[in-house]
Amino acid sequence: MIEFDEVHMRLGEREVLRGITAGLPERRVGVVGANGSGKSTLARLINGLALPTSGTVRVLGLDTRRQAAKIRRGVGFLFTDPDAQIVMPTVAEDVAFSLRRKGHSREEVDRRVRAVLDRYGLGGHADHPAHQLSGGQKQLLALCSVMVLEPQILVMDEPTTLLDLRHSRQVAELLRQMPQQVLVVSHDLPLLAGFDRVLVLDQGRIVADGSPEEAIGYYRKLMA
Ligand SMILES: Nc1ncnc2c1ncn2[C@@H]1O[C@H](COP(=O)(O)OP(=O)(O)OP(=O)(O)O)[C@@H](O)[C@H]1O
Repeated sequence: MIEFDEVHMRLGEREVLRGITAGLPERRVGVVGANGSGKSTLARLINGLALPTSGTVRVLGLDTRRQAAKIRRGVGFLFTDPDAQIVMPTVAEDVAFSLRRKGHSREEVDRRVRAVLDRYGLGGHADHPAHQLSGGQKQLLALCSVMVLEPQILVMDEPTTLLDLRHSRQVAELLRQMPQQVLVVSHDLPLLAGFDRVLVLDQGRIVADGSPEEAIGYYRKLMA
């Protein structure tokens, strides 16, 4: 469960979020809106990467202002730019990095890393230099590094921007299957079809909130 209560966010001179209130218990939540409407800022508030100027964000029943560290253990976050998330030289080492820090045995780490790379189509790339992957493969690697930690909630900011049609469909299918709650910020409207709820942001406010058909229909009119 993700809850925003009268959330305002000021960045520099700009009020980027202007009174966001929403309880989001649904399993698949999409967020759409024009460039600069505040979507990424909203996503970053969910795991305490950013704190609201006023108002409250509660995730898994915890206030991001007080318990960000605990929230971050339960919330996986996927950034738009996968390069920002690569920390180790090879694909397998990168996925293993966060698991090792959690104190798992070497065998357990290897088993889990192999399983997640196979699941997301990177099984044949385990020993490749991570920075030499294609953009789309890097995005899949970032997804592996997050999913291997088995987060309770997954927040994704533009997860399909760099992916070709086949890989976008693969990610869309994976999102449908994941047992976790997933909140996805995206301009990829087909990705959000079948979601439980879609929010439309405009100039820092929620201007539509409903089924993908309703919300995306509203968004299309807004952009016309
Ligand atoms: N650190 C910052 N300081 C000042 N303004 C910022 C900062 N970060 C973001 N902004 C501004 O906040 C507004 C909202 O940005 P945000 O990235 O949340 O929008 P977005 O809806 O995700 O856009 P896009 O679709 O282009 O990714 C933009 O006008 C942006 O310029």
